[in-house]
Amino acid sequence: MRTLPRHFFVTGTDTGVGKTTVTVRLMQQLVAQGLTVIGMKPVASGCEWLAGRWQNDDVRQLTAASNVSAPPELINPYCFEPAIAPHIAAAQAGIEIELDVIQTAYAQLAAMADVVIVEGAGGLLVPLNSRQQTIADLIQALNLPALVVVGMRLGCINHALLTAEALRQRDINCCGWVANSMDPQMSHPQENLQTLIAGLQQPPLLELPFQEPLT
Ligand SMILES: Nc1ncnc2c1ncn2[C@@H]1O[C@H](COP(=O)(O)OP(=O)(O)OP(=O)(O)O)[C@@H](O)[C@H]1O
Ligand SMILES: C[C@H](N)[C@H](N)CCCCCC(=O)O
Ligand SMILES: [Mg+2]
Repeated sequence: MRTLPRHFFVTGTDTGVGKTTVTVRLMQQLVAQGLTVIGMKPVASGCEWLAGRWQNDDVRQLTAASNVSAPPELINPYCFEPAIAPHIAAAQAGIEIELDVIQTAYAQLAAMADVVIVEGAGGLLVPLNSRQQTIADLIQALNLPALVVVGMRLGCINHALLTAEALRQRDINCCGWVANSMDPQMSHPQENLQTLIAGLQQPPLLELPFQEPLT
């Protein structure tokens, strides 16, 4: 695998394309290399009340993969119960998501570990608040390069190229992309992969095969 930057942001072509799965996999590899690693999920929607606090499955997975313990409010400053677009969940809860709150939490985490990997919510242009700030604005506020997870399924070429174009327009450095095989029945996977390599102008950092769910 090519070298990754110390800290980076994981975005993707959509919600449910494997951002958490890929982030956990990368965290495990970095931990195995002897680095201290923290996973951050600044904005989570879809939480359950468990053991006296709101808990989100992505936050649980990233926390489990971290080898440095950090306060939950730094790992996940914003958590909303319904599994819906975060700006809608936040408005329902009467909360405005503030990028500077996330910046402050991130800076504290970055001081605690060699590597901090920050997972977005949904894709790059998902809105975060009433001021129309988006995940892309958050990446810029954190001054991080972006890793793009492409969920390999029909439609991903368009989504991947739009994501790459939106990153370029904002001068956000794309530090790589991951081809995540979500659909074992996908037709012409190799042709799709080659189209993505040509369009994104770089081979994937990682090709993650489809993994049968554990029964
Ligand atoms: N390579 C794979 N093989 C099989 N299943 C996968 C693979 N990658 C992801 N999945 C499954 O797809 C689902 C969505 O993956 P994941 O939660 O990582 O997506 P996400 O992009 O983080 O979603 P969100 O936008 O909700 O954060 C999960 O059930 C996960 O286990
Ligand atoms: C609930 C879900 N798993 C994510 N946390 C949020 C996805 C927001 C997607 C918004 C959109 O692009 O329409
Ligand atoms: Mg996720």
